[in-house]
Amino acid sequence: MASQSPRRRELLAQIGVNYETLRVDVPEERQPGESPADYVTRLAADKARAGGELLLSSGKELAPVLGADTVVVLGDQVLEKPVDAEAGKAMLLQLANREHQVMTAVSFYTPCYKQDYKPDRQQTMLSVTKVQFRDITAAEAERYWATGEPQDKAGGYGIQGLGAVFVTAIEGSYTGVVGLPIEQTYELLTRFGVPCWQASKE
Ligand SMILES: Cc1cn([C@H]2C[C@H](O)[C@@H](COP(=O)(O)OP(=O)(O)OP(=O)(O)O)O2)c(=O)[nH]c1=O
Repeated sequence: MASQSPRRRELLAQIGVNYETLRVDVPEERQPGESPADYVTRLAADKARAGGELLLSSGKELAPVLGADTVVVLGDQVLEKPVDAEAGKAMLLQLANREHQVMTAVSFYTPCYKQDYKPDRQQTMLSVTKVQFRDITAAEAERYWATGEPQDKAGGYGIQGLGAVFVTAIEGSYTGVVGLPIEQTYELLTRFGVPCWQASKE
């Protein structure tokens, strides 16, 4: 997995995947005119491909590589990780009393083809979830920032943590909001022949 996100590691482990992590450095910069969906999809794909290339040059055993990216979308605005306290508090207040979308793209890239499966070299899927926040006071935003939780999270909140207190409704994928949509990840793991927990249909 080409990710340093502890949430993504936990979610992948949750469905029984054995994995190693790869450290990749992909610049997160939205191109002019690029839609939020195209942007998050491109970043997930770039992270997976960079991980695949790193694996190839490392001489380690080859395996499909997962990359993912999460952004919060408010209208046409893309909210990533807050750069400082002011940005973090302002972001939270912007989300208050409104609905936003959380987009997470997950991408698999395989640096090799094994004999028993032949997916395209790279496949990417997008999860879009609507999240409604209640009203939030400036004092609450201040206190929430001081907990340290918002700093490394897109949109400046964590639904899996204290940030849950702001959420009044969610429509879509909870795991997608946390950073790795299990439904799409499971689908791609299966397509790429990666061993994981298998649901029996009988
Ligand atoms: C909205 C939301 C985001 N997040 C997190 C998921 C992602 O880790 C992070 C968005 O940043 P990303 O840039 O998607 O990922 P990352 O930098 O944490 O990890 P990497 O690029 O190495 O894979 O925000 C939550 O944990 N909870 C939430 O409710």
